[in-house]
Amino acid sequence: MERKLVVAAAIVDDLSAPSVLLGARRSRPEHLVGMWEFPGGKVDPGETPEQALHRELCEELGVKVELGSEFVGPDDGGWIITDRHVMRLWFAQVREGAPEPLIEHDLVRWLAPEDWDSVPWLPGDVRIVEELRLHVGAGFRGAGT
Ligand SMILES: Nc1nc2c([nH]c(=O)n2[C@H]2C[C@H](O)[C@@H](COP(=O)(O)OP(=O)(O)OP(=O)(O)O)O2)c(=O)[nH]1
Repeated sequence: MERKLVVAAAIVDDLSAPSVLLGARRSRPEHLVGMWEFPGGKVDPGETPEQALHRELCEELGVKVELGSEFVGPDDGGWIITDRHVMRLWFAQVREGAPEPLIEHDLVRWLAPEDWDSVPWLPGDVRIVEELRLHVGAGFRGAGT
């Protein structure tokens, strides 16, 4: 079975010198409640992945973002996150608005690398967070384009 494409953002404070990452805590559906993730969602028919990501971030957090580079994964460039979904992830920086939990989340928080282990990530995101950690130097490297 073909996995559905999910697009999501590793939103950082500054694409050229990232120091914190925006985590978002799910408030629905029930089996995801309380787990942390990268905000985003499924690509609708007729949308490019980037269009879908801008739409989702606007709907979910009320922000406009600038996309940085893609954080390319090992599964054909994406990250298999569940039996039914594969995710592509982009770095992003907020350009308009302040992120707020509007529809899918009940909490968003800027997380420094030392905080990343203190929140329960969705199971599929755990290895992505670990890979992101390898990119942490003075900031994360490679977020900008
Ligand atoms: N957005 C997002 N979804 C993730 C992540 N990790 C992970 O396993 N998932 C899973 C949760 C869901 O089963 C699926 C994405 O579905 P979603 O509910 O966010 O997508 P959506 O907003 O378009 O959903 P829908 O209500 O329109 O069906 O991928 C992640 O970091 N971000």
